[in-house]
Amino acid sequence: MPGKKICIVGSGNWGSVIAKIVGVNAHRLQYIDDRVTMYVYEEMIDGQKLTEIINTTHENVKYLPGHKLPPNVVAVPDLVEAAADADFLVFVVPHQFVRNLCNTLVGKIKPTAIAISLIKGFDIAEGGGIELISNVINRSLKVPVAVLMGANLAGEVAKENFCETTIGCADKKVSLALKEIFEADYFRVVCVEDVETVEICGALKNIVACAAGFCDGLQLGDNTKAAVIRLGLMEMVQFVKTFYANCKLATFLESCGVADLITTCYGGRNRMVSEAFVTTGKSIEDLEREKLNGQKLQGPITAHEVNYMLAARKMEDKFPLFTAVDQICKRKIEPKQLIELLKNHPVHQTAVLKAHL
Ligand SMILES: NC(=O)C1=CN([C@@H]2O[C@H](COP(=O)(O)OP(=O)(O)OC[C@H]3O[C@@H](n4cnc5c(N)ncnc54)[C@H](O)[C@@H]3O)[C@@H](O)[C@H]2O)C=CC1
Ligand SMILES: O=C(CO)COP(=O)(O)O
Repeated sequence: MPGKKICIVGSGNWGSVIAKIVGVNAHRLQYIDDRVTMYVYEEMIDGQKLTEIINTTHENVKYLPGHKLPPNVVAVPDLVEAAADADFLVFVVPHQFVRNLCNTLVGKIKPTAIAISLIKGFDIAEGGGIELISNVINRSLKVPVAVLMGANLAGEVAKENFCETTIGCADKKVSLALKEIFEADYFRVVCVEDVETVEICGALKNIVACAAGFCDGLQLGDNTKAAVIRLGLMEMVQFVKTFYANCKLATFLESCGVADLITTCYGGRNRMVSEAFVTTGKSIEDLEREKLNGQKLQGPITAHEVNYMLAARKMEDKFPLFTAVDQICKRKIEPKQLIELLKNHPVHQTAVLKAHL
């Protein structure tokens, strides 16, 4: 019987690391086809196509230099060709691009395919709301969508340093298959059924990482940064409790929750660029271009998406950190005002604190 086929939709920093892990597993697992396709958004590097470089050197020299991909990972510049036969579609692109990619794939994938989203962010929904990225994929492609999120800075996973991740999947049988596809001895997978909380944690922690970066830029020290991270965590919890009533708070203790919040607030790109935003006075867009070599920030856009929804519901005062990050990124307020806005945070009022617990 032919093996199940896997397509990685994305080839950025994290996409390339995941292609490495999945490629090794596809080669090892008998029921998975050895050939893993990786959709690459084509670009020229020193006069040569990135796909050609990847397929000859087995290295994504732009987004993951210094690490080899297994030779069974094949870079494909045509999305439909890469995804057409896939039984498993792994979505791992910056979240602002997913809607277009899904539109391209409508009617072009196997109806029995299973998707998994590694994408951290939201989409804006018409009429003042947000939509989960897993929902965007499910709505356009009509296939079930699991999620994988965790404390997984790509550069460290590429070096095979031990870490954990969380798969959120409602179907236990599918969970087991996904665990086999993604797990490595240095990359331990825990599966939970609470898909929404896993995904929401992954998106919201990027906003908190921007706040942590502003603190670093302002040189406010470790106590202030810890307070900011804690208040950000409380807003993440409050957000889930307010808008996704069936979510479980226990999921925050998985890798996708507190652990990802910590790693991103200390070692992530959102933190780094936010610090530079304060110290250089340059715009987020300029810093993204200057410092990330084509990689994309998710935090400032996610802050915009969340505040679009909070503003429509007149709930910005209940989420002062999320709101301040959006306003700072848009230069409506100064970074140093973040702390003033947090001094009367709702969780500092006892009655509200109880409601958070
Ligand atoms: N890098 C990391 O450490 C981690 C990232 N993630 C998440 O994974 C997702 C993907 O992140 P990365 O792989 O790091 O991407 P990245 O930040 O390296 O983004 C660059 C990728 O975007 C592609 N791209 C640029 N313009 C495009 C367009 N118009 N259409 C389609 N693709 C385009 C580039 O070709 C490149 O593959 C994000 O949601 C991120 O939050 C999750 C865990 C760790
Ligand atoms: O999601 C991440 C780590 O788990 C990466 O965060 P950054 O996008 O801030 O680098």
